[in-house]
Order: sequence, then structure tokens, then C-alpha cells
Amino acid sequence: MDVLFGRNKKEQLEPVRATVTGKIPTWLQGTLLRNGPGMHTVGETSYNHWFDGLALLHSFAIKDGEVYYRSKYLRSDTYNANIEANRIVVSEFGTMAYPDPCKNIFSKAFSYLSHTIPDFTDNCLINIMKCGEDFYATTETNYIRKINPQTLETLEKVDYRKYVAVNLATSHPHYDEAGNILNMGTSIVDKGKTKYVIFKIPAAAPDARKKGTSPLKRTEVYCSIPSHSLLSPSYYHSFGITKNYVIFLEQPFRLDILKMATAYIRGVNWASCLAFHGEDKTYIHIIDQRTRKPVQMKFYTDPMVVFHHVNAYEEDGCILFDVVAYEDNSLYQLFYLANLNQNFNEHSRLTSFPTLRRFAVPLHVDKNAEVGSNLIKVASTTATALKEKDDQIYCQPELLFEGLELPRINYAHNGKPYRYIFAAEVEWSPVPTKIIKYDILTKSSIRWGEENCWPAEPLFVPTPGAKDEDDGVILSTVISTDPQKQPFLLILDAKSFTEVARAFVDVDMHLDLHGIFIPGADWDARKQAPSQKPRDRDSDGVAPQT
Ligand SMILES: CC1=C(/C=C/C(C)=C/C=C/C(C)=C/C=O)C(C)(C)CCC1
Ligand SMILES: [Fe+2]
Repeated sequence: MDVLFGRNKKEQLEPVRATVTGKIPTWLQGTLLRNGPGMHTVGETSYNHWFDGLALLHSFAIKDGEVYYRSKYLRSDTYNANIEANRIVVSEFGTMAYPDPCKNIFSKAFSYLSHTIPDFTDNCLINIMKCGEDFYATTETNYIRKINPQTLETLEKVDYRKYVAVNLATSHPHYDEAGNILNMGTSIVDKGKTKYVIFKIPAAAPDARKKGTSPLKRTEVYCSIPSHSLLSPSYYHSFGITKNYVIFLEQPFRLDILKMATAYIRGVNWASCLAFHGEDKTYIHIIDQRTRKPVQMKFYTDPMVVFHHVNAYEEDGCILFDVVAYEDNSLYQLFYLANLNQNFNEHSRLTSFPTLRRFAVPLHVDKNAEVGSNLIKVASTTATALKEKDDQIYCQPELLFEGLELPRINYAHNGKPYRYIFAAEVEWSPVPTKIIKYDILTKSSIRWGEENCWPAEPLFVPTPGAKDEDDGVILSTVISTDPQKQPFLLILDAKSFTEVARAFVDVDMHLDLHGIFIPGADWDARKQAPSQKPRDRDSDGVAPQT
């Protein structure tokens, strides 16, 4: 399994042409841009956790039935400092590093004792975010890194804290139809308070054409939700939105700030400062986007751990929201490389299985409703919301499916009624072996799989002028544990899940995490030299197919 997880991957700086089998639809033009950890050893030192690996960006430029692949390590300050020192000198999620005290890599990097919150890594390995006309590699700290989506070059380091007071921010922002970003972050012990901050980054400033005007400068705080606990805010990886609401789960999987403040001197990693509190509730916060305030009703559910929200929408006076939920945080435990690399099958069995759960939250509660009554009258779900004595509402989900992760949807349906989920199927080990299409209406599923093949998160790209929700293709990168088999870009028909084409590349491809498809035929993958600046593109206001 070293092939999948631990071994350092070689970057492919020059675009390499893929061998295509099948026929790529002529309308499919654009770039699939993805991110994930690619290097876990620097000199004699190694990271402990798969999420620690240095970010390796890769892209498939698709044009006129041809595919060109390239990959490049994100030249983050973290990457550069590590490479220069020939050892790991910046701490990551599962690895605490001890740099040379004489070298000041980050501004406040080593003033651990005078700052409650230490400076974090800019190794942005999780996702790609489109912000106006710019693209950023993202992680969950306060740093994002601007990148050139064509050449994969690393550009400015952006500190969210310059624009909004957050120490952590999700890697899963939402986009509205105009491309405006809605994201969330946590502000830790700032002015005596710890809060969750929902913020909006407009797609483009009116004066965006003026050089150097970043939409980030117009970031505005939408709403702040006080944390239930000053010193132990919830950890969250994503959140949900509907047309009018934001759904935030304050789950009992929490960061311990005092532990974090002393982690460096105690010689423990950040991950050890995260703990699941199975005795606590999961609070469901619903924020009205029109008033920018949380709704008054208090909703909660049983303890659980959610990384990925799938989608949410409003129906008959309720919010329905779908998440992939676990009984505990054992998933993050499994991704320690020691577990992944040796006796993979034995050590990497999930003790808690990912389940697709649908929750229903009533938006209007009849004051006279009896205690114990179910406030959900929506016929399409068996999820319940029970009124309790103290005006709290206890939500119990409907279990839709067991064994999927990395969910994606047709993003045109984000926040709206929808029927299909595209995801990786998970069978008691943390890595997918199949891609699945789950139909919420019929509760049936179809899948794609092949021997020794490990497909990544499947991404949906709609056919131009698509009518049906599943009119389009699925893109997934597939790597194989069979050394004879080259990695490939898989293109499936999203309706039938039959193979449309695959594009093989003879490269050292990594198992990635998330990415986006950037539609457009105006880039020439072959000719763009790695050092050229991106061509000016017209602002068409089109949100990425995230
Ligand atoms: C460095 C660092 C963090 C990094 C977390 C990461 C890198 C999480 C990755 C999660 C993934 C990939 C989930 C997939 O479902 C924290 C804990 C936010 C805070 C402390 C500093
Ligand atoms: Fe994620």
C-alpha cells in the first residue's frame, strides 16, 4: 500500500499527452484540477499522517478529444522550508516538527509561548477554490495559496486573517450562481470569545479589472455563532446551504485549545488535541441568510462526526439536509501512515462506518404542538424532529445508505431539490474501490469498479444545455496497485455509469483528495510553458463545477 500512500510521488512538470481509449465528447473542454498529498518523506524525516503530505497539484487539460496531464508540488513556504532544510521543519496535522530556532520561517512561527494559537502551515493540500478569476489551493488553516491553474505554479500566500478574523477555515466553500463564495471558519479566543464565522467573498469587485484588486478585500462577515465552549470549539470539515439558510453542525468532535497551546512544548501533534466526546450532543445551527442571524429554535441530534455535507434544500416548511456521518472520529485515526502501510487490510478496517443520513429540521414550530410530537410532515422522509419540554427539538435522521464517502452532486442543484449523489464506495477500509451513483428517490445505486483500481472522488460535469440532473459525465482519476497498469482519467456517462473514455498517462500519479473542473476551451495545454502568466480571460461569472 506504500504505492498508494507513503511513497513520494514525482512531479510531471511538462504536460504529457495521454493515450485515449473510447471517445471523449467534443463538448467536454476544460481542465480538471485536483489536489492531494504527494510527499511524505523529506530527507531522513517522515510524516506520520497521510493528511500531512506536501500538496501535489495535478491537472488534466481536455481539448478536442485530447488530454494533457501535468503535476507540480505546491511551492508553499512549508515546502520550501522543508526542502531547504532537507527535513520536515513545519508541523502538520499529525506531525509536530522542531525547526532550527535560528531560522524564522513564518512571521510568528516560534513564539508558541506568547501566542495561544501558533502559526499554522500553508501546505494547502485539500482542495481548490475559485475566487473571482483566481484559483487557490486550500487547507483548513488560515492560509490559502494562489495558484496558476494552467501551469500549476504557486503564487501569493494569502492569510485569511487579513480579511476576516479566523484561525481555521474550511476547504469546502459554497458558491452561488454568480460565483460568490460562502465559507466558514473558527475564530479562537479572540477578544475573549471563540466563535464560528460565516463569511462571504464576492466573485469579483466592481473594480476587479484594475490590477491587483482581489475579491478577498471585499470579504464580509455574514454571521458569527458563539461556540458552546470558549476553549474547545468543534472541528468541522464542511457545512451545508439551502437557498435561504446555512446549516452548521457543532459536533462533539472538538479541538482543545489549551492542549494546542502547549502541544509544541509537550512534543505532541495537532491531531492529539482533537477529541470526540461521545457523551455530548451535536447542535444543529440554522442561519437565515436573509436576516444573517441564527433561527431562534434550538435543534440537536445524537453525537456523531461529519466530514462531508452532501446537499441541503427546503421543502414544505422544512430544511432537509444530507450528510455522511460516523459514530466517532476513528476515520482520522486510520490515516496514520503506520496503519496504512503495513498489513493494510488488518489495520485499516473502519471501526465506524460512513453512513448517508438525511435530517429534517422544521422552520416553523407551532407553539401549541405537544411535547413528544413529530414536527416533520414531509412525506418524502422518515426523519423526525421531536418537540421536547424545554423548547429544544431533537432530530433523528433517516438512514439512506451505508458505505460511501467523498460525495459530489450536480452543483447546479446545490441548495436545491436533487436526486443523485456521486461518491466513492467504501467497504470497511478508508480508501474507495468503486464509484457509486446513489438515487435518493428510488434508493437504488449503480457503480463502476475494476480490479486493483482505486478511483478518486468523482466529479460531475453537465452536458451543455443539460435537462436532466444526470445529463453529463463523471470524471475520476484512477490509480492502480497493479504495476503493469498505468493511471488514468476515467470518463463515465453519468446516467448509465458506462465508460465513455479513459485517458492513460505514464506518470507517478498520487491518490488525491478534492478538486474542480474549470470549463473552457481557451487554454492550450500543450503550448503553455510552465513559467508563463495566465492569459486574461473574460469574466463570465460562471461558477466552477465544484
Ligand atoms: C494543520 C492543522 C489542521 C489540519 C487539518 C487537516 C489537514 C485536515 C484534513 C482533513 C481531510 C483531508 C479530511 C478529509 O475528509 C487542523 C486540525 C485544522 C488545526 C491544526 C493545524
Ligand atoms: Fe473533504
